[in-house]
Amino acid sequence: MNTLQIKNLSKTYANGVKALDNLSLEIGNGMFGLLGPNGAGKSTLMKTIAGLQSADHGEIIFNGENILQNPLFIKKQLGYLPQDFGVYPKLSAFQLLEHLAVLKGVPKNERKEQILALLQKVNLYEHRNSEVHSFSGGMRQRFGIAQVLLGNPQIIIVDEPTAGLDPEERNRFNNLLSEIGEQLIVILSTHLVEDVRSLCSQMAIINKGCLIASGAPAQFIEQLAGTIWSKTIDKKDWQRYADNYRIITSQLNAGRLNIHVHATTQPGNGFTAVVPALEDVYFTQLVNAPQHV
Ligand SMILES: Nc1ncnc2c1ncn2[C@@H]1O[C@H](COP(=O)(O)OP(=O)(O)OP(=O)(O)O)[C@@H](O)[C@H]1O
Repeated sequence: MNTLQIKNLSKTYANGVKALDNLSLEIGNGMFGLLGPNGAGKSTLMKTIAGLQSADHGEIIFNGENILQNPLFIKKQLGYLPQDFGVYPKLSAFQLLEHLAVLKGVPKNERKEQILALLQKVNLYEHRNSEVHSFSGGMRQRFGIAQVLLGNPQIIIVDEPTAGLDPEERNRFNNLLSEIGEQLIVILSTHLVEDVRSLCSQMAIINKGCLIASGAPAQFIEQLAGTIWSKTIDKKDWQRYADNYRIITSQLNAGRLNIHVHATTQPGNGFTAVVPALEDVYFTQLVNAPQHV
């Protein structure tokens, strides 16, 4: 069992932005979803875990080793797919993986076999001799997973992997992620709440560098049962409803607005109870979180 403990982690950038604010989190094997709005601090957290940047305070302990003091310890066991893994030299998929395998210290006698097996796994075997820069967005992300898995890492970090992919490629990519298995830590950062619902056994919500909530998606949903109410209203009435109810989400539907309201009892005429989705959990947590400056 791998363990990652993040203790009281803080980071303020040179421009004064506090990207991480005393954040603590424990992560074990399996898929862990990291949710938060733009600028919440997700990428900062992941880069710090990956040993790519320093923190001001706090500790990150991976399998008993303080990796802020010893970043090499995690680098050897880590696969990282950053948001902007976009610049490729003119090399074929096989050649580029070979180059990366050398950098990752994969022994020479294991390289070819491992690379071909990974290309099979991510469904790019037929394209092994094509140049990666000619790949579509979805193919690039699948290639990204192959490079992440080189050298049998114990922890994998993927930052917004399906941004910009069409629904079919997103599905394909998510199926691939879910096959990676429960024997290692997989941290998935995303804006797509339903991806966390379908893929992750544990999750955390962060905002303005602070941890708002962490736990199992199913448990969060259970806790909200009976408290989410839906109503379709005219757009012009939105402000009146916002003044009187705790609106969690508003979604356009055929020119009208479908609102979800959080309330422990029937909030009023025309509201019907709905089974909460993880999106309701996410927005309820964000709306109810203490406001940090
Ligand atoms: N190198 C940097 N220098 C200064 N400020 C930064 C730097 N990197 C990030 N920030 C700021 O720190 C905050 C957290 O950014 P971060 O990229 O970690 O958030 P995020 O949750 O990953 O956002 P997104 O979902 O938009 O990628 C933001 O306000 C961002 O503008």
